[in-house]
Amino acid sequence: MLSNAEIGIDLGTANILVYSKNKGIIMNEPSVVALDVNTRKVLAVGTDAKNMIGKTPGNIVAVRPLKDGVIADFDVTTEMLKHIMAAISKKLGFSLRKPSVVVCTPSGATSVERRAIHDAVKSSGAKHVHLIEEPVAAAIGADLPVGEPVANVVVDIGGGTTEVAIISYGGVVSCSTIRVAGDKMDDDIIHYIRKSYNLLIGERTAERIKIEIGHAPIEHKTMEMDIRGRDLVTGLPKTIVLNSTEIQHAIQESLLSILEAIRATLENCPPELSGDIVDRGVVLTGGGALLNGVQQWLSEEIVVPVHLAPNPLESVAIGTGKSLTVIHKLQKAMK
Ligand SMILES: Nc1ncnc2c1ncn2[C@@H]1O[C@H](COP(=O)(O)OP(=O)(O)OP(=O)(O)O)[C@@H](O)[C@H]1O
Repeated sequence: MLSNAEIGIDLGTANILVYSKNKGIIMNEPSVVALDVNTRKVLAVGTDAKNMIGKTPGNIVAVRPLKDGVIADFDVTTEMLKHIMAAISKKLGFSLRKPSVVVCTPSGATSVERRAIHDAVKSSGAKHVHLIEEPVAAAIGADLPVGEPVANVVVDIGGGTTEVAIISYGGVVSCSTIRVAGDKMDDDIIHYIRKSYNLLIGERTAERIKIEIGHAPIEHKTMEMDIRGRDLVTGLPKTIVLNSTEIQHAIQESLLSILEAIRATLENCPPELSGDIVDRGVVLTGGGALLNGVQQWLSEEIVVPVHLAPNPLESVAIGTGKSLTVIHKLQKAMK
């Protein structure tokens, strides 16, 4: 288990979660930072900063320093991590001095992108930084027997990336990462509403629409939702009524890309492990796994059982935190 000075961080595009020994998840905040553009001073981090998106005066911007699962703005990410470290020290009731940190990286990240994640965590005050691939962390967090020689298939649909991985005996046998996930669906919704209704909406509204009435491409009872935005013709605020069928069409292409990635990974699976997949199925994690109907749709498309992880939004963070012990055990087992 982790010692008190060891924490696991899921540095996600949409959310940052921190796991500590005994206490479990001790921090769960949106990966958003509010900055003063003139001084570059950080004004708020997390939920406070997210609430400012699209609502700030000219000298303040609310930015997301990670994009597609990797760091887009190194300095802002480091500042965000420093704030997070200070906040968790406060929460734990003792100063978290020079902790060892396990942090996840997308499996498709380049060595430069991995290095940037390592350095940002180190600059925020960590003594040792260990990197773990996100799907392996997700599988550990979903309590899959990653150390056994059986196929564990994880599909992690996050904000910036979807990762599909087949893990067996502690290692990734086959995997693919695509930069299509929850954020892309939000963009699809913004484009659809602009094109069909000449209405401009913000990304927070788009996310709300996706969560409330977004649906995987299967039959469902139609749901409706009132939406407010700015009319592009008159420039005035306007309300429209949207239904779930149109949102289903708007996000369909992104979902089909995710399905394609899953199929491609399963096709690369060694035949001995394919048998396991038929029996054991696939585990869905990440916030995107909570999209209405996605579990049923995927199981109909790939014709193997599809299970939802117990805490899809927290699996990666839990697995990241627990990974040190598992990694040590695996290394011992392989000696
Ligand atoms: N109930 C829901 N239905 C659909 N989507 C949801 C739901 N809840 C959260 N999401 C989406 O899940 C995404 C965030 O998931 P998660 O926190 O797993 O991503 P992340 O780890 O930050 O991103 P990444 O893994 O790409 O770095 C967001 O796009 C969010 O809109």
